[in-house]
Amino acid sequence: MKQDKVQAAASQIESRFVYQDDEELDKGFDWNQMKRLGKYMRPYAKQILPMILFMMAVGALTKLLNPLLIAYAIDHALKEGDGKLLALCVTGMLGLYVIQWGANSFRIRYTNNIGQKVIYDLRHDLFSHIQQLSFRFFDKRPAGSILVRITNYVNSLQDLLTNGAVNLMIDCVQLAGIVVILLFFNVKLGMAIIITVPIMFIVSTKLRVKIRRSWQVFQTRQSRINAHLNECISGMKVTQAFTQEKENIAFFDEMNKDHLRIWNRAATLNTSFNPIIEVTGAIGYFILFLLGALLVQRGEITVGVLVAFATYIGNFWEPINRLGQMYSNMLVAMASSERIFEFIDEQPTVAEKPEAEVLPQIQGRVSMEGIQFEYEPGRHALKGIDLEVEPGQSIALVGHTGSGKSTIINLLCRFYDVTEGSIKIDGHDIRDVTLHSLRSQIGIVLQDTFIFSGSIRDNIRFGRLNATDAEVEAAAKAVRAHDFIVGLPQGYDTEVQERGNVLSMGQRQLISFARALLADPRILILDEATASIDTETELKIQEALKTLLAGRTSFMIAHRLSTIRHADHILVLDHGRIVEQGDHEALMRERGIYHGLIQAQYRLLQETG
Ligand SMILES: Nc1ncnc2c1ncn2[C@@H]1O[C@H](COP(=O)(O)OP(=O)(O)OP(=O)(O)O)[C@@H](O)[C@H]1O
Repeated sequence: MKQDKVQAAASQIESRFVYQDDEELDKGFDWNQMKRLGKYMRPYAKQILPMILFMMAVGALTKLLNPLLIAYAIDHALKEGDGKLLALCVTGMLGLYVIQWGANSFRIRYTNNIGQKVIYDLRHDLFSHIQQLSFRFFDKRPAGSILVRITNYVNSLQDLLTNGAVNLMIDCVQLAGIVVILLFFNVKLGMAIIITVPIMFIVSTKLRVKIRRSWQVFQTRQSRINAHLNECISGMKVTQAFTQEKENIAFFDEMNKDHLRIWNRAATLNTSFNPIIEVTGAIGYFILFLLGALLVQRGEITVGVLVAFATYIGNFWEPINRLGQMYSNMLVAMASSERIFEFIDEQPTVAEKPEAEVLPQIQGRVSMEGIQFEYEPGRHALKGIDLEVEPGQSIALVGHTGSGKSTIINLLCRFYDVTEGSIKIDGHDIRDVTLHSLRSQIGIVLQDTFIFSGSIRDNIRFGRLNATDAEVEAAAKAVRAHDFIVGLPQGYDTEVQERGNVLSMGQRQLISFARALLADPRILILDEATASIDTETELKIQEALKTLLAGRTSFMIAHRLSTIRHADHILVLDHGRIVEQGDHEALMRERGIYHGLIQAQYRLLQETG
């Protein structure tokens, strides 16, 4: 009964956690992708080509000569009982093996090295490109899917770009060499054996594709488990607060069972590979010895040649097997590179004009004229905003949730381009200036203050990377953050983790103020934190704000009464329109939306004491 309950809960919860597996990971062969990948290898072609030629020579020498030596030793040294000649042949064989071993080790190191450089270049391009992409791109994609492309997909090209390409050429030359030698020795026996090659190749390739697919399914299950774990750990507080632990365990158990089942299937297929390939290989030997013995009897070939043939067959399977593996890797690489290039081809929706000028040092005058904006076609987030802001003025944006406050700020920083109308700073249309010169003159303090892993000092210095320690401390002092920082175990050198878990909300805000002050922008944007903070911190933040805002044009999405009241100009937004504006007193007299919002805040303050 209890089990049934848990099962029912698990199926309910299943509809709550929805994990989208990344797109299918199998693609047909595509020359265009190969060409684009080839471009990444081109800079290294000069380095790698002589090595390939050298390896081909060594490969041919060792792989092709060894069986010939065996045949010679059997047909001459053994037959004639010539010990010296036999010793010479054996030494020769040994020498060839040593050369082969040395050359292989060298090649693996060399190709890995170059392959890693290619991977480095690709990852660099991808990451640099993603840095340029506009917010619209990130709106549509979960961070996980971007991460997978930079790490997993690029890694999956590794095999192809390192040993794969070189092996392919070496294997092809070796196979061709063996075919020529076999046909040269005996056309009939040679042909009979060559016929088995396609069988071997098809079986090996088909089987590998099957095995690979089953591992891919396994990987998607693994990613699901990871995604679920990630979500559960981040949301642990909510889970425990709503006592959902049992349901979570039941859901995880289902996932875990599925994971095990898929692993079993993949592992079974995997272990069947070698026996099946051996059986296919045995067909080749069967033909060889059946037909070979007949030809030896008839005197058409010697025993030495028969043994040499057997060795060549052995040498045959290795490259064919590798080619099968290579083909399978190539299909994965096709799918991965398609995803990677899809990102690289993605153009920023907020593009810089080729003739964009550098925005000169600004005073901070902002004008918005008839701004309309939609995130998605047909859904207006802003419906005609007109605004004139003088340098040094502080503007508070207030309004119900979803009224368009953040959107105004997103447009001012040009994270998105307006659908209609224009935004000018000191008379320059922000679409006509370079993004760097625009954004570097606007400072932003977000509600969800982002603290990077590193020291407190580094986190403040993020505002201006070349700031001296003294400047960092002066900024911290100005925003009243110094006192709590020196109280930390290592003061300014205290290491904080990503998102700043060791710091309180108020402390994080003060650090972000110091960061913004250090950057010293003429325009400052502030998305105020909504969380209630104790009166002492609130006072500190108000004082810090005064310092921060002095002499700057500022836009604040304001939630606190104290902040709103002190603003020079208050804009009340509703459904993407400015419905009321003026200073606090004037708006209170109007008794409109603003009055309602302030009354609600007073009531809340009174109720919460
Ligand atoms: N990235 C986005 N993609 C699509 N629609 C969006 C996006 N961001 C906001 N919107 C929509 O645009 C409208 C305005 O949103 P905006 O974030 O500007 O509101 P807001 O006033 O800042 O709200 P809040 O006070 O809750 O932060 C809302 O209807 C919202 O659903």
